[in-house]
Amino acid sequence: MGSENIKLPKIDFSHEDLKPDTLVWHQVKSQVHKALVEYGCFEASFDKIPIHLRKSIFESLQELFDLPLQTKLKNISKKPFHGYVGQYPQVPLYESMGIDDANIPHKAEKFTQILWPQGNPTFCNTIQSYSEQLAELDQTIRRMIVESLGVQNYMDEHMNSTNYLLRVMKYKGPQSSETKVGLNAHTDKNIVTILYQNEVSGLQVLTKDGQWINVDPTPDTFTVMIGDSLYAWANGRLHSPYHRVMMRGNETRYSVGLFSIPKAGYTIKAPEELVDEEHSLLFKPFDHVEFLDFYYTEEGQRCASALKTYCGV
Ligand SMILES: O=C(O)CCC(=O)C(=O)O
Ligand SMILES: [Fe+2]
Repeated sequence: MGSENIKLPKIDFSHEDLKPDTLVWHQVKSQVHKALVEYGCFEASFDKIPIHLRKSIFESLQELFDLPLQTKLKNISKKPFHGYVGQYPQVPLYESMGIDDANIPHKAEKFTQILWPQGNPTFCNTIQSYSEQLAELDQTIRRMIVESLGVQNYMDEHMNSTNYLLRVMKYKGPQSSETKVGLNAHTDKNIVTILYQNEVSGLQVLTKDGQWINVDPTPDTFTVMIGDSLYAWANGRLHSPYHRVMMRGNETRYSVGLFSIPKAGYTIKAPEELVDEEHSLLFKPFDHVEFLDFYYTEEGQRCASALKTYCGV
């Protein structure tokens, strides 16, 4: 199953002088670039998220998933995989909920109100502060990516082109020593994903040469990976990796992902500086929301690369 000997690169973002134009910034930036070219993924240590918040995020997840099914079903969304997902025969161990703009206080509040009409300030503050503080890591990484691609003149446009979705996930243990699929292999469709999990492992990432590696982060590490929209924007210069969740044993895995997602109406188009004779344009400009609509059709689910089928040149 997972290959024992390969490990994802680990990058430290905790340095207090990690500001643009410092020596440490340039050093970390080149590690980010190398990891994303090679794996599309790395582990990040980031101590700006305090220990108590790391603990309370899992308490909040448990509290949320312990709600009655009828309550959880109140979280509906027009966007696929943004509302409540559970009891899917294809992925019986998996349950998830999306919280749009969880970093924005009144949006976190609105979500909390749906599930707890009487209010739940602890839950609301936990998801909001977690998202807001982790968004800082997303932004640092994306600034480094834009610089390392040599397209700084697109910095503001790129940084302003996204919103955040916080997705919380629960995977039941399959109650057997046999390994079962928790979540099928897929590439993410967004810009950058930052995952954090409790002590129960299960995430695997596919290397470019076809080996599944186990990602076993510690409480101080986050798993960062890039999605197809950034892959397209970088005109294929960065890898967007397949990944999946495989479960065994009895323990419940909780994970939480902060997804930076292109805003509806924003056209994703590789900067012309990234298109040349050696790097011909891979994808026609596209709107992420329209691409997602295609991805969730039967055809979109069937094809090997939904992005290529949808807008490949
Ligand atoms: O639970 C995880 O660690 C992975 C979740 C994931 O890949 C996703 O939500 O796209
Ligand atoms: Fe994913």
